[in-house]
Amino acid sequence: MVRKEDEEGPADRVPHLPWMRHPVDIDAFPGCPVAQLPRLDPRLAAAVQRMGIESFFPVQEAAWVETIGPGAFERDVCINSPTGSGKTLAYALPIVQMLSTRKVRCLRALVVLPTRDLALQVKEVFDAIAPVVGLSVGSAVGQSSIADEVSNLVRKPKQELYPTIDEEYVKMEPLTKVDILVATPGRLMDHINMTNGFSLEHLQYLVIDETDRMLREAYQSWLPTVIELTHSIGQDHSWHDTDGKTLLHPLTTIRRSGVERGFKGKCYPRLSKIVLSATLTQDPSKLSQLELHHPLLLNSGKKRYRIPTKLESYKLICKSNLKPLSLIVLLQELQGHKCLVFTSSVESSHRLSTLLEFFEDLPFKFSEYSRLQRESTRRKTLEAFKEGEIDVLIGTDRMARGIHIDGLRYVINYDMPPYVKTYIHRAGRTARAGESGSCFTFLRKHEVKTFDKMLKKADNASCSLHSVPEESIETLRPVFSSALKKLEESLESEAAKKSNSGDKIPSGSKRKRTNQK
Ligand SMILES: Nc1ncnc2c1ncn2[C@@H]1O[C@H](COP(=O)(O)OP(=O)(O)OP(=O)(O)O)[C@@H](O)[C@H]1O
Repeated sequence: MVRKEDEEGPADRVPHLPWMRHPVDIDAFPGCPVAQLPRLDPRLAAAVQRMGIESFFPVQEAAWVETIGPGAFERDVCINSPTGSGKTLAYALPIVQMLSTRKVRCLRALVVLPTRDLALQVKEVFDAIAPVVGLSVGSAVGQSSIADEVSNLVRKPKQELYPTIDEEYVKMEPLTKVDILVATPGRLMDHINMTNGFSLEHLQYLVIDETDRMLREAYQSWLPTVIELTHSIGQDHSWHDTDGKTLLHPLTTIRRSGVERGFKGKCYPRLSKIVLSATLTQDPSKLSQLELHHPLLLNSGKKRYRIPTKLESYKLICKSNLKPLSLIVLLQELQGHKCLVFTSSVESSHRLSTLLEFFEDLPFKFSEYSRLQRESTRRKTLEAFKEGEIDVLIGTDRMARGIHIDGLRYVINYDMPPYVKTYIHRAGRTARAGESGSCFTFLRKHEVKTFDKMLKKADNASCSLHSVPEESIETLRPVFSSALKKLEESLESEAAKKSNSGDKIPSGSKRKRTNQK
């Protein structure tokens, strides 16, 4: 059963949680040239400029102002800002700057994301800035074997180097090889449960990106586990000198003292959290799982959701049986630009891409992208799409979250998105970082009203009607009937092969599905 995305409610509903009612307005920050961001470490400024960034976006300036300087990270930070607005650097930069003065290497920042592709994308951003201030970044995403990952993350204890040292010290010697870890929940839990020396003991920053999606899934209780493990920090971090006086262990991470109820006078480190999304939930019961400390909301736009300013939305009304033909005609129109096509299910994606294969001489290269495919196939497909070797990628909402593809101009909702949040994340693959882009949604007549109502929940969501020429559709009709017949035969033969081999992966998905121009 499809789980309801989240509470959506009316667009202008006043949030239940008082701290959500008066957010910091991200739009009040104009953005700022890199060289003018106050207190930015010059090494980081240079690294950011090497990334091709001249000016910081509003969300990056707002997050910086709220996290760096006096009172830095006093409060946990929640960021609700549109897709493609630059949220990754908005948290990466303050964290790297704050850790740039650390003396001992141990795991201090953990960033958790829902998928491997997304985690690797975020790691690239940290990789571009962290090494210049001597910080090391690791990943726990299941891209390599667990053994390889373990050897990249932790080292064996070097007790032989400390023959005379107190056993307590050896116990506290951090074994983690990285300062910052970007992880998916599954692999994170593997390391928490099984990797000797992997410890969250010194964690200072926890980032939860795509928060609403992360909160929808329990992922082996990763969140309560992380929170529990970081709660216990500092329970017994006291050391005693020869006179029995209490000292703090030199490796103890002190974040704050005395700011929280129950913490007064004690040097318990507090874990600072940053949570982000383009569609941040307002549901108190969901947010309570995060155990936020005096949360501060940074919000963009007046309504709960916001569509990027340079995104144009279009709807195409057509009959179900003509949808494939209308899609082909639209793709012909958009030819020459990268395009993502979203369907409602993996089966629907597979059906559609198989059908398109039976239309010869299509002037664009397309490929299926589905969780039923092997990981390696999917990775290659995504690479080919990024490199421009494939023009059109057909897939499901798996492609909708966070993924950034340079030069992606068009998104097509072949099936209507069920929720405004789904629309925002799908459409948000284009019109990123201030670029223009368009999103087309195919609708049946009876869906139009629901769709229009849904879009009203977002700022900047006007949607024009678009139509494709009837005569172009007519020219495709003769091929269509034979293509449909071949499709049914192909699917039947796949089903037969599958039941013979007990194979879960449709054979069609294993084939190289890229057609020729
Ligand atoms: N200040 C900047 N100037 C120019 N480009 C930038 C800047 N900051 C980020 N970018 C680029 O903008 C793109 C989108 O950034 P990012 O992926 O962080 O967006 P996002 O807000 O996290 O989007 P989503 O909600 O979809 O995950 C990236 O390609 C990034 O390199």
